Amino acid sequence: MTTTLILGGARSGKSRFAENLVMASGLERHYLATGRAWDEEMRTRIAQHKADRGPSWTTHEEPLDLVEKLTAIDGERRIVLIDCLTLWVTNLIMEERDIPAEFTALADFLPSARARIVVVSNEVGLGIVPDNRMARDFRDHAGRLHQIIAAKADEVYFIAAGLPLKMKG
Ligand SMILES: Nc1nc2c(ncn2[C@@H]2O[C@H](COP(=O)(O)OP(=O)(O)OP(=O)(O)O)[C@@H](O)[C@H]2O)c(=O)[nH]1
Repeated sequence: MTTTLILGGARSGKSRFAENLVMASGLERHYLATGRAWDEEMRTRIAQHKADRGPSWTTHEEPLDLVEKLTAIDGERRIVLIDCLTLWVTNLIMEERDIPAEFTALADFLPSARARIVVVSNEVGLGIVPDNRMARDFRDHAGRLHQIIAAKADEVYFIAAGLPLKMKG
């Protein structure tokens, strides 16, 4: 099935755009969140997102083992929205996972998926060079991952100010 990558900045409208793609697909809707609710503000935001999606979606939460979870969800007539890759990268860094191996596993999974996959990620590489090492490493990992996934994706969009720019497909 097809893979769509959707990139954009914070509050660019990328998640809304991705959700609309899912709603229009007519497939069984699955939401795979990589974010963790680390404080009250995030808990409130997540609860609001869940309420906004409504009961037609099945929600899965997996901060680290993305490919394992995708393999479990995968199936015909399904669509999986992964939101988002940059939070996954953050979690991999924090847990000191083998990042190139994790990226390769995801890139290898996508072309074989039976479900349609929509991947959302933050484009974090456009600002000035961060002054700390960890932020620079994070930005570099995210940029590399986006290139790897974009190469495998059938469609790629960049979202800014709520507007999509189709870059591939
Ligand atoms: N754990 C968990 N996280 C969720 C759930 N629903 C949404 N999220 C998280 O909420 C994040 C998106 O929400 P926001 O932070 O409000 O949006 P944003 O990505 O900054 O802005 P947009 O570009 O407009 O999408 C996603 O990255 C998800 O990880 C859920 O059901 N569970």
